Amino acid sequence: SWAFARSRRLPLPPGPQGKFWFGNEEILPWEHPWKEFVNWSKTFGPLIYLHAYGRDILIVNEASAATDLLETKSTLYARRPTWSMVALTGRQDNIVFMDHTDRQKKARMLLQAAFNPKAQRSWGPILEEDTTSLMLQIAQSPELFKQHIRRYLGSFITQFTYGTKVEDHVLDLGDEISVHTQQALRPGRWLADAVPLVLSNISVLYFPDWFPGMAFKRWARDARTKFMEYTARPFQQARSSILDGTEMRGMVPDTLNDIIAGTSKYKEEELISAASSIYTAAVETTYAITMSFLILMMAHQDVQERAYREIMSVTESTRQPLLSDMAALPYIDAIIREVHRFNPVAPMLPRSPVQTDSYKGYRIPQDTWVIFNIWAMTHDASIYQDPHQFMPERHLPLGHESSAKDPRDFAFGFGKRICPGLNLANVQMFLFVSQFLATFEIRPPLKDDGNEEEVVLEYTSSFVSLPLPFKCRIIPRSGNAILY
Ligand code: HEM
Repeated sequence: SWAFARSRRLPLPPGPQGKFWFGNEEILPWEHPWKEFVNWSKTFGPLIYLHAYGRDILIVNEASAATDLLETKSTLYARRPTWSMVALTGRQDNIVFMDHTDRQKKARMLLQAAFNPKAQRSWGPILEEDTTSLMLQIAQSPELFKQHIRRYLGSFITQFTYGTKVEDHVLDLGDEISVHTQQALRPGRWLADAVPLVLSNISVLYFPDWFPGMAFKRWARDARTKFMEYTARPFQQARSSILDGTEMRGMVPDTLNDIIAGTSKYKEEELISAASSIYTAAVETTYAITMSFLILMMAHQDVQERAYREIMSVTESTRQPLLSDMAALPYIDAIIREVHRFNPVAPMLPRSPVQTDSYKGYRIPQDTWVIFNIWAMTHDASIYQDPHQFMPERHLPLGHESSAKDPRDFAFGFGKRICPGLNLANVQMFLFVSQFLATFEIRPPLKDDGNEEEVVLEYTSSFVSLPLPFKCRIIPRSGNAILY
């Protein structure tokens, strides 16, 4: 078309000069690339083009460009680029990494139907109860808080996905595949993932194991086998229970009953891949945001105090906060927004245009890895004043002035691939944050001299970014009705 011919003549966006016939491989950052890319913008502006490992790469550091490309041209950018690690670890059936095909769209519809605010009526009360039990577990063994939180997240999501409590073994497997996904998806690694998909399938998969450097092939095979087991096992268990006539509620049983009755628009294999895509996408992200909340509270005692007073003014210390209290707890909501802003848990997300596009006088070649830098957007000083300060108050409406833009408009992605779990994530985060702050104080460990240690806020560089492991003291608030 005319527009297409014209866009082919446009220049590429500015970016670092590559070496003669090589590209920009050497300068690609490995640690917190999202921060380094913000520095690059000082020289090149908000759109930065580079070429590395035979790929066109475009870094987008600006929220308005994300809206223009991912929302206004949502169909053009609905594709996620794929890379060899995805296939090597068996994740090509995971809806997070699939192209935006009919199958992917149907899987998204299944998830959206299961987790939207209307469906919440069936799982909201269970989540309220689960969260209260979690607080009791943390009170009993605060030193195990991380394990308790992971189990709470994993067992709720699998129960609601498959309709039954799954065995501990399956939850362990879920955690193991999450580690593999995190390793395979380290953002530095995507870019260094030089072998195109088709070639890697032929060459890497068929090299013998003893071939030098093939340790990762064994690693990938193990990752693939475990993912396949995770995909099959809980689904088959749910299926046999349904065939035995057990009453169950959840995404899999609700849909499978219709499939068996011949009244569903979904196929069984679509349901299987939708279901097995949930665990890592849900647990890693919510775990990361929960850990980030805890360390930020430890660093900001004043915020905890203010939140506690707000909660007590509503519950009067007679009960735990519930979903029906959400509207009465604006400061809790402000804390949650600020935690999402301070370190968005999925800081960079990749998309790829299905045909050559033009934007602001530049050409964006078909198949470019367009990397949307969410961290850059939530640290843009023109949107958030003093972006490196943790300040929940910025989200409270002040008289006639409206509050800052909701960072969750960035943190859950955009357009056709926006996170289908966002309602569940928001609800779960509200329950966790409000019940935790109603029940406990979190403080830094004590030094030998009796003073509290300094809190160091450091985050991982992985695809889902969370605080580096930290120690803390979790102290029950006296007079709390649920504990005493
Ligand atoms: C704090 C919690 C969470 C955050 C910050 C988060 C963030 C994101 C982001 C940024 C994306 C990429 C969106 C895009 O490409 O535009 C995404 C995709 C996705 N999320 Fe979440 N998420 C969270 C929780 C969940 C939960 C609880 C579930 C499941 C119930 C879930 C399921 C998914 C799935 C399946 C995708 C892939 C969608 C697709 O590629 O079409 N997420 N999420």
